[in-house]
Amino acid sequence: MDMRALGAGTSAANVFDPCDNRLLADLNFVLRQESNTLTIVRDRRSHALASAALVVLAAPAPVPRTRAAEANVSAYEVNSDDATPASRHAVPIDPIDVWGTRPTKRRKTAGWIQPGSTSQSTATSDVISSQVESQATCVSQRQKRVSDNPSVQPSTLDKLVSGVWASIYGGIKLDPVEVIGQWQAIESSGRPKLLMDTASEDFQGANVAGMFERMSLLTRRISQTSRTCRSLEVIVQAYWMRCFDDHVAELALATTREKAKKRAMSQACADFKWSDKELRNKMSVWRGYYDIQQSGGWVALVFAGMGLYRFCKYRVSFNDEAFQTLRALRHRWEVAADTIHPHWRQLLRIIGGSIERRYTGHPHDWVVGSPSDEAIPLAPTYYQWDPDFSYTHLFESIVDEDVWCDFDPRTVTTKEAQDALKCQSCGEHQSDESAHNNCLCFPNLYSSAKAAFLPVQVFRTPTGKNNGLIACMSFEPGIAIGEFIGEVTAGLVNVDVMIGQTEKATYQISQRRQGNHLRFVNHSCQPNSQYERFVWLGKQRIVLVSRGVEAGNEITVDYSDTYWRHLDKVCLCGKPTCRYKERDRDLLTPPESE
Ligand SMILES: C[S@@+](CC[C@H](N)C(=O)[O-])C[C@H]1O[C@@H](n2cnc3c(N)ncnc32)[C@H](O)[C@@H]1O
Repeated sequence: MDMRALGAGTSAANVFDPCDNRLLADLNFVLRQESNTLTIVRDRRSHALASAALVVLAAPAPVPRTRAAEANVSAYEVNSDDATPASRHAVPIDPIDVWGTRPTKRRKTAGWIQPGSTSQSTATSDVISSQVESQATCVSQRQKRVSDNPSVQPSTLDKLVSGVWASIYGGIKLDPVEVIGQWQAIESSGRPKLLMDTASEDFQGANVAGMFERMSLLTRRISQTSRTCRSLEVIVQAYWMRCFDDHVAELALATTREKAKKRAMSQACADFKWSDKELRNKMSVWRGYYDIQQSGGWVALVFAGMGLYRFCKYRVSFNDEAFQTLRALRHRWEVAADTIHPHWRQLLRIIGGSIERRYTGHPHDWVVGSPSDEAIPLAPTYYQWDPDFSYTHLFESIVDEDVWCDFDPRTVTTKEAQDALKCQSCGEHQSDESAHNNCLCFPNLYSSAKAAFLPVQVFRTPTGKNNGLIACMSFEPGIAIGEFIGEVTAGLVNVDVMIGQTEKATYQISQRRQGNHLRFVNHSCQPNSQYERFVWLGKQRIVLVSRGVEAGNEITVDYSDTYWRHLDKVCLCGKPTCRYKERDRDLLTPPESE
């Protein structure tokens, strides 16, 4: 049987464990369920009970519409000898095994990813206050409660690190061309480019709503521009420190180091027209920028948000451990930044730096690993099971027309036509258009502010599970980690598939060769997420919902007893409460010879 795509093997890989690593553990923030800030949409336990299940099938799923599914069966049977153990003895699971005994978490109505901070910073520098504005589309604007326990307050390092992730995943656009375009337009017409462009249409006659829309766009654009300028500023300031050091070193060839430094300082005071004290103050912050660049790379500096200035100014967390943390995150940040913001390195042109991207393609084409290692390409991590392995990343599921013709089996039938657009969970109207959508059940997945990429990465597990999915930022309980996306089909056997069921049809979602990041989620007997069924615009979706995932932790789900029941594979979840410990002991013990 062919499990080469989904069922990864269990070859041990002795690599860095982001979950166990002490440095990264520092990045984890204590998650508290702040019930006073939660708004319950509805207790959806009843939906969860009927949710979909990740299964290995023993028999073809029912109701394929054509005979094409039978062809699939044959194809899988042909390959049956190549199977990894995980796909044997397949039985569909009873979803109640998965969710029946656990409380359903409450869902917030707004906000999703948490920058990791549990407290609201009270003193914020004016210099950097504008940096966060452009993150507003994706990062929660909810008020955070200050913790009663100061020991759980995030450190300035925590804030710096989460700020970098928030910037990378928060939808900012760092584009120097944009800066130039705006100011050239102001110079030539007295108006920013955006207003100038709209003026050529019907700007003069715009109504209040139209004006609001345009000003929102302009404000967003200017905030982005200002954010880009801020990145350029810290790049040149950090680089200036390097040039200063080089200059002092050169001068010191002819005199003492002390005198050389003094001379370089007075030269700089004259250039900047600052007093010695002023310059020293600035230099202590710029030195911090330089140190961050040296350990975390330019990516840390360019994407650092508000936390950067505080980190360097107050130096509370300024120690070797902090710099080791930044070193450990450097490749992970570069994977995310290079793939999500392909042009960010252009900013380095200002100091003549290299603009060559290290990582191309989709963020999940790369598997991150140990701190000293660069990320490795995804495909080779499956070659031992499938030398031709490839994976296509989808944003939307595709329906297998050979099986379903032009019918989408996820379609949910409703009595009234207008009910199709009413959320079955919150009762609000759903629409892909922001002006008409009132359903905020999973705003990061289904709204106009939906995220292009969620803050998760594929990582190399050290415990023999091959790859897994790691959270770059914390996901509060009830927040979606993604929709299970893949090929909507039926009739597959002996491969891992998600089973979905509506009144009309039972279907499978296969992530064998195409799908999204949920394909990399491993099983745990103590999981931090669960699958739930949700209907968006009349179509059933299977959503992975957080039960409280902390930054730097592996995202796991319970595959259920039925999944494991007939599997001759050892559960490597490593939890003290692992349900399969006893069974696995038997599996690992060779039978006594008579
Ligand atoms: C949906 S895939 C998860 C991602 C997979 N680890 C990979 O590298 O592609 C499911 C497969 O992962 C492996 N796996 C997941 N959780 C596991 C666990 N707790 N113990 C052992 N293997 C596990 C099994 O090989 C299983 O068939």
